[in-house]
Amino acid sequence: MTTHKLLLLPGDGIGVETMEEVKAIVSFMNEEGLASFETEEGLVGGSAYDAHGKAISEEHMKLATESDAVLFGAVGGPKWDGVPYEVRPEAGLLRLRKDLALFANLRPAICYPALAAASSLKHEVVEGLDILIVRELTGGVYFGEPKEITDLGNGQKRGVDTQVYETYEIERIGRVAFELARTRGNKVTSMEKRNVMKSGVLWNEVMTRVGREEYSDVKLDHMLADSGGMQLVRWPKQFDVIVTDNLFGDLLSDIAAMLTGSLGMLPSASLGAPDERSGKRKAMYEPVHGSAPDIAGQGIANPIAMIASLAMCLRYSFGMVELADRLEKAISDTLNDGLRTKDIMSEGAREVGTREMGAAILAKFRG
Ligand SMILES: NC(=O)c1ccc[n+]([C@@H]2O[C@H](COP(=O)([O-])OP(=O)(O)OC[C@H]3O[C@@H](n4cnc5c(N)ncnc54)[C@H](O)[C@@H]3O)[C@@H](O)[C@H]2O)c1
Ligand SMILES: CC(C)[C@H](C(=O)O)[C@@H](O)C(=O)O
Ligand SMILES: [Mg+2]
Repeated sequence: MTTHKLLLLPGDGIGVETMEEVKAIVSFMNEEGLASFETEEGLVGGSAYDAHGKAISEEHMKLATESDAVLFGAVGGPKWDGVPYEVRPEAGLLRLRKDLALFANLRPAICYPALAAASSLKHEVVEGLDILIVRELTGGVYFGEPKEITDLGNGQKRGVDTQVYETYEIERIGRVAFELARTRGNKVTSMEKRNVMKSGVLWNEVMTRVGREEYSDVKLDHMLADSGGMQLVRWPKQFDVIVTDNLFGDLLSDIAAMLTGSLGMLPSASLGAPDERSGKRKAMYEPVHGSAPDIAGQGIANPIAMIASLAMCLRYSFGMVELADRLEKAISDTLNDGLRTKDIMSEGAREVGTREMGAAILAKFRG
């Protein structure tokens, strides 16, 4: 059996609490001989800043580069509000994404049947919901230059962020979206703001060409990202795969999370391009949510997004499809049993904490 190197970066706040549940599942897979993982743990975010004044150390960047996959918890929190921008906790996450060239961020929004039944949204809106947001992750306004605050000398300052996309960046994220659509509902909706942004005009033009020339079997629609957000809330089932830029993808995925019940339900996979020789991709798996300072330390965070991110890791990095299916089914079965963390609690269900939810999922996974 091949041994895979996993780097665990719990980070801050509930990242630490939810990663504990993932560690238990990884240990179980090792002990049972279901898989062979060699794990190392590192610091990122505020905890790394506290330890050595940087949001991620060179040593941990090296470990991330050398590992087969990274599991990332969450970073940030008010404790680090005053730290310089360059070393703020979020800088560690952005550096990992950029330096590992993880340009494709897959954010599936799936409404589990047990949560659909109890949703405060109309049942027909969320029942059976299964959409995938493909977010470009290494370009756009997150990384474009210039990015600065300049003093204008008259008591005024100017804050500048720059949205930049080049053809190749749009082509490669487009291809990821089209390929994935072929395995699902065969439909891609591309979202930008070509009515305001030049990068949106280019995005639309390139997506249209890639669709026409390489994926004429896949249906392609275009939507302006603002009305796309509205449509996502109004009737999300019209979508199969949504492909969009870094910033719109960030916003749209938090919106989509609430269709599934909670931000605590949404996992993600951040993937690089396959290596030309080995075919292996660099990859990091991270819940969509943050460090949730408002509930950190209370043992009540929902670990499902983190555990489902491990399932994505098994599926996308290691081709362990059966184990990934089994873990996702364990999540679904646990919800069917009526267990709920506070964020997804509803009448008649049993409220549990992070540990109990993690343990229940592991018990189902054990079988
Ligand atoms: N990937 C990441 O590391 C990441 C992602 C988003 C935000 N952040 C950072 O996290 C910090 C807090 O940001 P925020 O409050 O805007 O967003 P957040 O995602 O941390 O929390 C938003 C809300 O959702 C709830 N929530 C989130 N995850 C949950 C879970 N697993 N279980 C139960 N409830 C959950 C929180 O309690 C909060 O009310 C900021 O510093 C931000 O930059 C980090
Ligand atoms: C923490 C932050 C840098 C990050 C982002 O904006 O990409 C987060 O919101 C996310 O959704 O992963
Ligand atoms: Mg976000």
